[in-house]
Amino acid sequence: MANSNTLKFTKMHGAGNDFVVLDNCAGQLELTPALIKRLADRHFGVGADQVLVVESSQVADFKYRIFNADGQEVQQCGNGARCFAQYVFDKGLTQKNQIKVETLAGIIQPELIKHNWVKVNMGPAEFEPAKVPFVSEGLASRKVGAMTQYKLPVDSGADLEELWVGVASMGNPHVVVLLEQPATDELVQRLGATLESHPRFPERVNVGFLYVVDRSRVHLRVYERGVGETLACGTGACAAAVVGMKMGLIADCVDVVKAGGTLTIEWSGQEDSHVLMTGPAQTVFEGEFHL
Ligand SMILES: N[C@@H](CCC[C@H](N)C(=O)O)C(=O)O
Repeated sequence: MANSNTLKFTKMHGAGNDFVVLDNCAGQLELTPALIKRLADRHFGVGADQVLVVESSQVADFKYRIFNADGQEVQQCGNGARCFAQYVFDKGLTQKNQIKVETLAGIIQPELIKHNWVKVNMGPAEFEPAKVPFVSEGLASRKVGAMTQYKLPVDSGADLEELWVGVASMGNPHVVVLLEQPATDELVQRLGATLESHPRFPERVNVGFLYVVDRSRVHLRVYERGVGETLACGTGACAAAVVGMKMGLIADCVDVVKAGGTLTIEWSGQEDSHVLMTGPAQTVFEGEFHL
């Protein structure tokens, strides 16, 4: 807090997924959905996909809170986790280059590999529909490799389509649509918006469109819950990679190429093993927001 009428913030991005980062270690900020929406607004505010908040924690080095641009608090954000680690280090809030961070989805462990480059132990992925959450009852399903896909009826305008999808949780919910060619803008907007609020996903969902180039490289576009399409989604990259790995389509270390940059995702394939995500974390500018 700069004074009672202004709020100090840092603008950051991870592969083009952009953030307003706030320090609330003193616990004095009143974070209402209206304030989050104003900060995130690209015309009347600073502009961001998510607002990230640093708080103190009883169980880890820091607590990390994440708000989508629509004002809703959510469980996890992968690109934000890398920026969070770079932020607390740059601000002198820690001297450690490896920290434990409490989130609504559990503890994650970011590590600064070098300046502006962070690896995060994101914890395990979950595939059980109830953990996503996803209501799978009554849907046709099939196994592709070790991955279960579900046949989802999708009403996105004139036609009722049926899509085979995979679901995964990285603490937050993801649905992954495998494509035979790179996704078009029309597909991402139409299917993204429809799937994000599909009644089978009671908490709404992040929608990933995955195109496999080869076993070590995939293209991904993500229509994020509470935001729309972003230039990159870290948890989306983790979810799409583990789904592709379980399907046997890609290797255990893969470059996930998004419009804003590339993230490397590693996973051993054991269901309880942790997903590792490596990529950039960049400060853009510092500012004061007038309340
Ligand atoms: N951009 C993020 C994900 C942010 C949260 C997501 N939109 C949700 O609602 O779960 C990332 O990098 O993971």
